[in-house]
Amino acid sequence: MAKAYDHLFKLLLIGDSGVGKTCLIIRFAEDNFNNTYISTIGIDFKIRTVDIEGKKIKLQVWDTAGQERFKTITTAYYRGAMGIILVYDITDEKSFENIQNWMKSIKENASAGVERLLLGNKCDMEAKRKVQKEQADKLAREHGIRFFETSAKSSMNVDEAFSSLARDILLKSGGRRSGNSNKSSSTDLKTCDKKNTNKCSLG
Ligand SMILES: Nc1nc2c(ncn2[C@@H]2O[C@H](COP(=O)(O)OP(=O)(O)OP(=O)(O)O)[C@@H](O)[C@H]2O)c(=O)[nH]1
Repeated sequence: MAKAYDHLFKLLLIGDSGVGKTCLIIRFAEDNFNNTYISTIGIDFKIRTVDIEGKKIKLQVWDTAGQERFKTITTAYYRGAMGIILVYDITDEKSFENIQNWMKSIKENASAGVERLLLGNKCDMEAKRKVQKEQADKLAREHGIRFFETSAKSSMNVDEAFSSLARDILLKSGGRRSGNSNKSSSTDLKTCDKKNTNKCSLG
């Protein structure tokens, strides 16, 4: 039987409430978008397998609640992540200012070698833009990380962003096998019940 995947990478999305973390994951894993806003309770994940450099990479993408009251639960998941995506909303200046706090939170809670990526989401809303691309470019350069402007609504740069992070993790791991092949189908899509989030774990 052909093996389902070569590597398993665990990714985590963080950022203020309402910046579009859940929508980015739904766009990436299901190629779907919904305008309705249901704030994430605690933590949730979805899976998609992608081909990178001839390898099948299974991405387990964890969605965290942006609300402060879930901080204790969500920071507990940082340690198991190989890549962390920091998301702000280009129409919300405060969400961009808070990226510094989210960076600090990574420093305090994540593994030392974790790969990071900065995303400015909702770039379809150009007329309401408050954060200039140059500001975010500068911040990303200061932290030595990649930066994309994305739109979960239009799909702009969503696949590119996730693939670029996966590629960086793959290169960093030197192609070492991580994760157990044959365990799950590459088309497998799992999601935890938003109301039943305690069942999920990032091992
Ligand atoms: N125009 C536009 N709206 C978006 C985009 N992404 C998300 N939204 C909207 O922004 C709102 C919040 O999106 P969510 O994905 O739930 O935000 P979140 O960051 O997961 O929020 P929390 O779960 O509270 O942390 C929803 O109404 C979405 O429809 C985007 O790319 N463009």
